[in-house]
Amino acid sequence: MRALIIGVGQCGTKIADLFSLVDFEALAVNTSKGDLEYLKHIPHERRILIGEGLTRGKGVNANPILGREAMKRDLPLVMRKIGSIIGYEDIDIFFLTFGFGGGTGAGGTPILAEALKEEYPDSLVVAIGALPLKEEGIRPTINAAITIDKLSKIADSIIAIDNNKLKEGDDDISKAYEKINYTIVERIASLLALVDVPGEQTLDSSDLKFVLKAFGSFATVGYAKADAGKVKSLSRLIMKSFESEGLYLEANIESALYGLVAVHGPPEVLKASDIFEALDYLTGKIRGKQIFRGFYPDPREREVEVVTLLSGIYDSRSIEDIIITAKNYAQSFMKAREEAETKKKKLLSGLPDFDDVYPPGETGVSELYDGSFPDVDGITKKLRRQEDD
Ligand SMILES: Nc1nc2c(ncn2[C@@H]2O[C@H](COP(=O)(O)OP(=O)(O)OP(=O)(O)O)[C@@H](O)[C@H]2O)c(=O)[nH]1
Repeated sequence: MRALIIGVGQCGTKIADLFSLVDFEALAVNTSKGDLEYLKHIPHERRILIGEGLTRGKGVNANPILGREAMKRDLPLVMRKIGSIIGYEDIDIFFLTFGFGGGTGAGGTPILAEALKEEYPDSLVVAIGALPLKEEGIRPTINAAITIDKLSKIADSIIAIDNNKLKEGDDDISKAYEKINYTIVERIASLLALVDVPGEQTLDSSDLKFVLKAFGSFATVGYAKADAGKVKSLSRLIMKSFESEGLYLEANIESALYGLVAVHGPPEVLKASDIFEALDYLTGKIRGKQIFRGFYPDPREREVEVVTLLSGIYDSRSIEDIIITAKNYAQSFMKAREEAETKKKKLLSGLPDFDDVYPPGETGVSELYDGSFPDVDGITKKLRRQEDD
C-alpha cells in the first residue's frame, strides 16, 4: 500500500508535516513562504511555493479565487515534483489535506485533485479537510460549501473533520488545532499501517480502496484505544469507536455504504465472539451492509486499538449546516444586491446630463475647447483676450 500525502495551504501542510513525522511520504504546497518555512519534518525540497507572482509569497488571505489561480499557474511545477517522488511504483491513494475555510487550500485543492485524477486514473484521490468553526464567520463557511461541491465531483471520498468538535475542550485555539491534527494523523496513519500486513484476517490495499472509492461522498474515521487490562468488553470498545464521540464529524452512520474495522492488540483480548458481536451490530446498522475487517493479534502489545472507517455517507449534520448557511447567505446577499441595484436605478433615473443643464455658450467652455488636446498656450491667450475685451 503506497500513499502520498499532499498538504495544501497552512492547515493542510501542518497535517502533512505530522504524516511526514511518522514516516509517510509527504509534500507541502502553499502560497505562503513563511508557513512553508515553519514546517518541521517535510524535507525542504518537498515544499513548493505556488503563486509567488500573485501573492509575493504572502498567502491569499482566505480568497479562494487567488488560491485557485496560484495552483493553476504552478500546476506543472507541482505535478513534476509529484512525478519525481512517485518514480516507477504506483501510488494507491493520494491524500490531499487542507482547511476548507481558507483560500489556498479551498481554492487550490480541487484543481490539484482534478489534475491527479487525470494523470493517475488508477490511483484514488481522497480529500481530508477541516471544516471551519461557526465563529469564523460567513466567508470560511462559503469557501467550505463551494469547495465541498467541487470536490464531491472529483474526489473518491471526502474525509471531513469538523473543527467545531474542538470546542468541547478548554484549550486555546492553536493547541486545539494541534490536538486535532495529531488525532487525524494518528487515526489515518494507524489504519494505513495495518493495511497489507501479512496474516489471515487482515486488510489489504484493495479493501481500503474499495471502501474509499465512494463517488465523492463523505467518510469518517473513528478510533478507540484502551489498556488491554482495562478492556471489559471488546465489542463495547469497537462500538465506541464509531459512536458520535469516536468520530470527528456529526454524521448519521446509518447512511454509510461501507465500513472497515481494524482491531490491534494482545491475542488474549481479541476474542472472536466479541469482535463478531460488534461487527454484526455494525453490519446491521449501516445502509450498505458491507464491513471489511482486519484482526491483528500482537503478543508484544499492551493496548487495544480500534480504527473504523465509514464511507459513502451522505447524511451529515456538520456538512448540511455549512451548505444551508452558505446557500441562505448567498440567496439573501444576491437579493440584497438586486434590491440595491433596483433602488439605485430608481433613485437616479430622470437625472439630466451636464449638457442639459449647462447649455453651450452659457459657460463659455464650448468657445474655448475645440476638441483637440488642450493647447495650454492657446487657452492662456484666449483667456487673456477675453479678459482684455
Ligand atoms: N484542524 C485544523 N484546522 C485548521 C488549522 N489551521 C487552520 N485551520 C482551519 O482551516 C481554515 C483556514 O485554512 P488555512 O489552511 O489556514 O488557510 P490557507 O488554505 O492556508 O489559505 P490562506 O491562509 O487564505 O492563504 C479555517 O477554517 C481554520 O479553522 C489546523 O492546524 N488544524
